[in-house]
Amino acid sequence: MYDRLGGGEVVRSVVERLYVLIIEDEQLHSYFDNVDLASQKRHMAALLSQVLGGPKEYDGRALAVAHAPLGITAEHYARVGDYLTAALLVAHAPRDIIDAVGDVLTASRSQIVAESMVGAGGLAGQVG
Ligand code: HEM
Repeated sequence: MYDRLGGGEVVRSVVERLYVLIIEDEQLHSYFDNVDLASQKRHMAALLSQVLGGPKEYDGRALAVAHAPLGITAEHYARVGDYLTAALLVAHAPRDIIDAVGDVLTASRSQIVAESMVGAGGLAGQVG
């Protein structure tokens, strides 16, 4: 899938577009106020490459560790997922690749959405 999408260059352009969409979204941008976006984009590109069968270079934290303190809601998670799909569509990703990324997103949901981490109430009510 990685090569069919266009390799590292296209993966990086997808990630660039994803973060433009996220930072321009008034519901999402404040999550990233104190985040080093360059390193964030590098990590996301490395993770996406890996998911697509490209080089395995992701050296960031486990998704649950990175996201647990953030109290991410199901709605905000869905918005980010939609933006990733949109960024893939703009890059002319074929449907099977979009579906495969969607499956990975679904599988990682419980590591990212706060209320799904520790049951009802979740970390969202306990942190921040
Ligand atoms: C949809 C699936 C998602 C994936 C695959 C993903 C992936 C990642 C990755 C790879 C990192 C870097 C971890 C590191 O630097 O060690 C990260 C960090 C981060 N993510 Fe996500 N993320 C997702 C959803 C979200 C959502 C929905 C939000 C907020 C609405 C979010 C906000 C953040 C923030 C603020 C950080 C930086 C945390 C920090 O540096 O302390 N992420 N994410």
